[in-house]
Amino acid sequence: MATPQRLTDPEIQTALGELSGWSLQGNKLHRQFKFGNFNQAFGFMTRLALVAETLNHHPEWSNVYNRVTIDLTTHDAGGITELDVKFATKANSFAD
Ligand SMILES: C[C@H](O)[C@H](O)[C@H]1CNC2=NC(N)=NC(=O)C2=N1
Repeated sequence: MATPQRLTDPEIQTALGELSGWSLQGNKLHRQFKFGNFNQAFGFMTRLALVAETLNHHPEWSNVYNRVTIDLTTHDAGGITELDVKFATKANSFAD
C-alpha cells in the first residue's frame, strides 16, 4: 500500500477538533487513556493491536497498570497522516 501524504497543519487541527482527548505533542497525535484496571487496559491494547496489523500501521505506546499512552505518527511519511487519524478514531471507539 502506498504511504499516504503528510497532513498539513490546518488539516491536523481539523482532525484534532473531531478527536476527543487527543492533542499534538512532539509532532505526534497523543492521548492517554485511563481504565478501571489492568485487565481493561490490556484488553483495549489487544483489540487495538489487531487493528494495527490490519492497517499495517503501528502505534508508539506504553502501559502502566490501568493507563495506556499512545503517540501516533507515520514514520514512512515523516509526519502525521490520515492513517494516524484513522487509528486514533478507532482507539476512541474502543475506549469512550
Ligand atoms: C514495512 C512496513 O509496511 C512499514 O514499516 C510500516 C509498518 N508500520 C508503520 N507504522 C507507523 N506508525 N508508521 C509507519 O510508517 C509504518 N510503516
